[in-house]
Amino acid sequence: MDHSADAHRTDLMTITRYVLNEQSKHPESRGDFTILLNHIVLGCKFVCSAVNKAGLAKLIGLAGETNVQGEEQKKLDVLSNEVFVKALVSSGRTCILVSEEDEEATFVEPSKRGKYAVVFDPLDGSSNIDCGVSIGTIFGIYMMKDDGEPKLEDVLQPGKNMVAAGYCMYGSSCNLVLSTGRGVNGFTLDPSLGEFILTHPDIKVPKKGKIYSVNEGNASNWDVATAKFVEKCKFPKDGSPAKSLRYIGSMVADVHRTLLYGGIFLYPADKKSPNGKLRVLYEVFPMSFLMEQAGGQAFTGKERALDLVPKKIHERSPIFLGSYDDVEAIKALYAEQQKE
Ligand SMILES: O=P(O)(O)OC[C@H]1O[C@](O)(COP(=O)(O)O)[C@@H](O)[C@@H]1O
Ligand SMILES: [Mg+2]
Ligand SMILES: [Mg+2]
Repeated sequence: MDHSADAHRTDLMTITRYVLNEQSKHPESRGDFTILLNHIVLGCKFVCSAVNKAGLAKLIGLAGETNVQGEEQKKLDVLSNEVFVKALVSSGRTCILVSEEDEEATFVEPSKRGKYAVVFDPLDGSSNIDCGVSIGTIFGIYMMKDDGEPKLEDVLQPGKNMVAAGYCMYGSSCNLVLSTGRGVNGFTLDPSLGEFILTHPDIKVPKKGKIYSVNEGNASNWDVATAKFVEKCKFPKDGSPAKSLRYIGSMVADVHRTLLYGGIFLYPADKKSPNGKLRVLYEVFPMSFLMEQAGGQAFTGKERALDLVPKKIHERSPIFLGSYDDVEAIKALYAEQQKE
């Protein structure tokens, strides 16, 4: 067997190697974050494997379907939640978990406790599961300041206090995008190696983009600023070309494209949903953290998204994020609206 092709690949930057390199820059570090991240990565690989087989579920008895024996199988979002809760608790490095799928926060039992709180959306884009369109997992990590008993307030912190955030997109390839507060890096799962390899080092979102991304079905309920902004995307009056509309309906996929190609992703407030749809802790914050780390901006319609202080774990907020100049344009329209 010829191993030469594999041999020259051993110098690739795997995610484990990357995190160990980062760890070595902090001599005081005891490797807790590295262990936590390894467990998150394992969760992503598990979910990726389940997502890849989702279309076969009816035949071989997988998530979300009744199998050939007539047994009801767990839905993919429920399964993903269980995968991540188990992975995070067994890391021994977490004390509080907040998941979109669980009404209450999970307080890890003292014998398995560590200093990190993790907020996550185990499977984002659930309406896209059954048609095989890209979906993902989103996560954000806070570090506890002291060894005291963990409290809910420990996770009701502004997004700027996160020590890391990321997502894994289960798409035509499996991509894990991560920031530990020093830029953004993208890794692609090599299925034959079972390793995430650094494929998108130091991602920077273009300063201005050619794409806007929003559910235009809600347009009749938008406020004036959002409506004006979308109108300008379609019919710019400053001589710039009209922007293209791209909307997948999975935040992970829409944000991933925005990070790589530039432009803006919007989930605004509307008359029916005055706080928008997306959840502050595990959708808005991690994606805003990544966008700022990539040189873009994230805005709620009122303030910098990462300054928001959530009062409830499942709180929602409008969000506008993406290329610096595009978010600047919507900020100007909201400033105008506030004056009127
Ligand atoms: O269907 P809509 O209203 O456009 O909403 C799409 C948004 O809803 C979400 O699917 C919500 O996430 P979940 O699937 O985790 O509930 C986002 O991924 C996406 O941006
Ligand atoms: Mg979601
Ligand atoms: Mg979800």
